[in-house]
Amino acid sequence: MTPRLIVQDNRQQRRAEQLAAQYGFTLATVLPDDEQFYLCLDEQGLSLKQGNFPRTAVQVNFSEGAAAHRRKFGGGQGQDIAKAIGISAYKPTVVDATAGLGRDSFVLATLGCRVFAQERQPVVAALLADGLQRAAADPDIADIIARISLQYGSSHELLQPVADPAHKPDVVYLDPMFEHDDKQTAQVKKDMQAFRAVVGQDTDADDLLEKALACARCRVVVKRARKAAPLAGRAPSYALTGKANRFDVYALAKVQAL
Ligand SMILES: C[S@@+](CC[C@H](N)C(=O)[O-])C[C@H]1O[C@@H](n2cnc3c(N)ncnc32)[C@H](O)[C@@H]1O
Repeated sequence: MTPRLIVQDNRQQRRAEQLAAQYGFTLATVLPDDEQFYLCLDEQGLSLKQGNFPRTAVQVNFSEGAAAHRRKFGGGQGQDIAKAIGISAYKPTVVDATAGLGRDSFVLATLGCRVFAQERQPVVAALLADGLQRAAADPDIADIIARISLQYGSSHELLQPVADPAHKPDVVYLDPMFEHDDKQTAQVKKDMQAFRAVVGQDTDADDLLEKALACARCRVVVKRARKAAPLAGRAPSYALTGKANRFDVYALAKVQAL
């Protein structure tokens, strides 16, 4: 189910039409009271809202909140994700093949990586594109955002094996939606519930591992829930386990310049 896009302000009409054409949204000016999820475009940007919870909104914002806090206090190259990707003085190029709302892409770009962020879900891709566009106008982070390129489409198609190592990304990073039980769902904040309801589960994620391994030059990194089985049942070279997550590293070559 793709939520409809509501435009309450005529000045946003043109941009809304562009989004509708690019991502296949249906435009609406009024929604029935029982509409469960909808997209809203206003002067603050694009957000996903949940009908029953008017104050609940999912929006990509790299300038404030959690993203800004992590940029300033996140621990730099000491973070598990940085170690898993292999960031050092050499900043690897990364294909983030399950970009979502771009939080991990932003962390990696903050640490100096060039990131190609791939997202197939139209609502998520549109939210991310909108967040990147607004962030590019923020002088504090414009240089970070310039390192992120969004590719709208499925990484099943976008990840193509390349023979020439000079044209391979150093790292392919995967963070598919994993199964969530009821207990976990009750704890997830309302805004993330909206995200999960729209995206669902990535039941085809196992197939991505083989494609990622055929594409990367140095390593593939998979983010998993702490106790989840490895993707495709394939044991990694090693894992970095944190409080909530685990990074499974499939090493192919040392992460360094060619
Ligand atoms: C758990 S979220 C990723 C969160 C992300 N790492 C972040 O930091 O915001 C998984 C995302 O991957 C996307 N996805 C899953 N399989 C994909 C594929 N084959 N191609 C592109 N996107 C995919 C889903 O639509 C979803 O938005």
